[in-house]
Amino acid sequence: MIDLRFSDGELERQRDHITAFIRERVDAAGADGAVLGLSGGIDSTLTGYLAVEALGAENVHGLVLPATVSSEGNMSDAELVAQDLEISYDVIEIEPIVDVILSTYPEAEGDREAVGNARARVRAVLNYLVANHESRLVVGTGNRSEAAVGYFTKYGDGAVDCHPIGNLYKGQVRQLARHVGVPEELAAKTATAELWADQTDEGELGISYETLDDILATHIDGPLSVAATCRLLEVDEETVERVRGMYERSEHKRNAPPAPVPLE
Ligand SMILES: Nc1ncnc2c1ncn2[C@@H]1O[C@H](COP(=O)(O)OP(=O)(O)OC[C@H]2O[C@@H]([n+]3cccc(C(=O)O)c3)[C@H](O)[C@@H]2O)[C@@H](O)[C@H]1O
Ligand SMILES: Nc1ncnc2c1ncn2[C@@H]1O[C@H](COP(=O)(O)OP(=O)(O)OP(=O)(O)O)[C@@H](O)[C@H]1O
Ligand SMILES: [Mg+2]
Repeated sequence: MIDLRFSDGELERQRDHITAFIRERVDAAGADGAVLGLSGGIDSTLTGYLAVEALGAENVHGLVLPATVSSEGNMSDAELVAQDLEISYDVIEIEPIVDVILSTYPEAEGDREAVGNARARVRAVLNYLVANHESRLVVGTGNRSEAAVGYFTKYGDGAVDCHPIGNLYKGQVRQLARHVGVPEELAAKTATAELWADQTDEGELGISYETLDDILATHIDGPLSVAATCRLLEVDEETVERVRGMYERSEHKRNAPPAPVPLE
């Protein structure tokens, strides 16, 4: 294991850097603030806290978007975050929308992944409905760990205007959350996409965030070879190669869609 934790000084610098980034993005776009989806999870909770610090509560709009597979605990935590932050928010049930979509293409019914991703994309439609109507930017909540292995829905939760915490590994997200005052019950929560019942990030990815963050920092974002990473972290080659595979296969999600080069 390596120590990716920030010092207190670094935590304050990250906080200033990210809040300045949010302000700059909103100002540069001439927008009237931000909208973000609140899931009760740590990524959106931290991003909400930082957006309020950056823009003021009156300039942040939260959307709590329960599906039938959402846990009541997470949805009530999401509302509590909005209330604690004193931001305006709406609660919109998305399952009727998902049902209409499936009624037009019943072949996909029961396809857990396709329906789960459709839930994430319905949320994106609602985020942009509010962003268009209120001249806001959609603030993303993705972190570096998820982005690096493609653990997000393309044009779903990945459909955003900026990624304020996009350079932080998951462990660092938890650390910064505690630093800015997110309650411990939220900072310590198990990460879940809640696209289907009983889903957890670590269960689906087949690796703990602790190990994933270490491999990303050392090998994918860092300079060490597979062999050196295995020696340093005391993990097996198969695990490092698996992370490398997820990183390579998800490259298309991190880039703009390609077009053929222009003919000469
Ligand atoms: N090489 C390639 N070049 C260009 N495009 C490529 C491609 N390979 C697939 N594609 C396209 O990408 C699609 C697959 O990508 P996508 O639709 O995203 O689907 P996919 O990556 O299969 O699934 C999304 C994953 O992210 C997880 N997730 C989603 C949302 C939130 C969270 C969370 O942590 O909260 C996690 C979810 O549990 C699942 O494991 C394909 O159907 C195809 O259209
Ligand atoms: N029920 C929901 N209502 C509103 N937004 C949601 C909902 N579920 C997911 N989202 C949006 O999708 C994002 C991606 O989900 P993800 O699970 O990666 O983050 P999180 O829930 O904030 O944190 P964690 O990964 O620790 O669960 C959320 O941060 C949030 O913006
Ligand atoms: Mg979540």
